[in-house]
Amino acid sequence: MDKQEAIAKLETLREQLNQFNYEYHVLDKPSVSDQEYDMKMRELKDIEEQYPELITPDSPSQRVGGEPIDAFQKVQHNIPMLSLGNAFNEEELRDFDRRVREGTDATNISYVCELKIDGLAISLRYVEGLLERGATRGDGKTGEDITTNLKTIRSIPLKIKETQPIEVRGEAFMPTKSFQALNEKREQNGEDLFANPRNAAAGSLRQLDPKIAASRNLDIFIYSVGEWEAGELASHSERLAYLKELGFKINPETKTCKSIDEVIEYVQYWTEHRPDLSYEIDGIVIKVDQIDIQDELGFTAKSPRWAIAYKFPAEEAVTKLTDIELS
Ligand SMILES: NC(=O)c1cnc(OC2CCCC2)nc1N
Repeated sequence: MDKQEAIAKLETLREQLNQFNYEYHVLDKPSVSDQEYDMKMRELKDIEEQYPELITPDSPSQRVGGEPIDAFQKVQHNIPMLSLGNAFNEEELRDFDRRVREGTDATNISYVCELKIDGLAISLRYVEGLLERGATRGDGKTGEDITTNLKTIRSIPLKIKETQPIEVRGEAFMPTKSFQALNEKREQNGEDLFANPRNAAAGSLRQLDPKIAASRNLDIFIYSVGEWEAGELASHSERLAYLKELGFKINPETKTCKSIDEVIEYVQYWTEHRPDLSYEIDGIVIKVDQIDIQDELGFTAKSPRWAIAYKFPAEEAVTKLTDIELS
């Protein structure tokens, strides 16, 4: 194959493979068999081997990087990644709603409810549509550049159609079944076990060798926008819809509620149905939907006034207590 043919063929293969990857890992609706995917990937890698100068950063062959790095670089978050205030019961949720209403003259206030994924907060920055940097939250202002490891998460697009610089944020996590399988294998190998999926995900993303991270079956749900010059969408729910359109994985249980009563119904539902999920959550995040009201409410020193995390009772503590009582 001559170089011109290789350029055209690679472009087609990249688009096809990235689409197949999106269908499988984001939509959970593959349109081709694993064999067909593997065949096309082999075809792409063979051409890239013949013409390495034709390899692009968004090529699916670039997901699992080359050699391990020797350390993670520190990165600054231009917009701090904030923590959330907590509510532990219905009354504290109603107090939150009251504080929101006292903080604005607006009367039409809706809330977006999101499952609080129990993983680690991540920032992804795209420049001219290409994934340029992935970082941990760190202390909210300074995180670590773990781009090579985050590229191994198949539900993270390597290229998006938004050409303006945009930073998105989400929670990287390890599905429960992957966590159980990983600990089973570690037990067989006489290695220390991870205490929970959050630690397993954090430990996997702290590996200097991207091949290890790639083997850990990590996933991510995107839940907000950080830096985005072009961002003028008026509500959080519209922003999530746009992120979904860009190809990001948005949690399907996310729901816009018209009142705090509806929020409480959502909280009660997921308190009961939490065990049905294929990943761990430690609560529900509730955010004012209207961006102008978010801006009016602003932030405390470390948290937004327009969001709160309802936390489930810590079950492991309860389990231990029960064990003691029963023994
Ligand atoms: N763990 C989660 O699932 C989660 C964490 N954080 C946020 O929101 C940030 C951005 C605005 C305030 C905190 N949303 C979430 N769903």
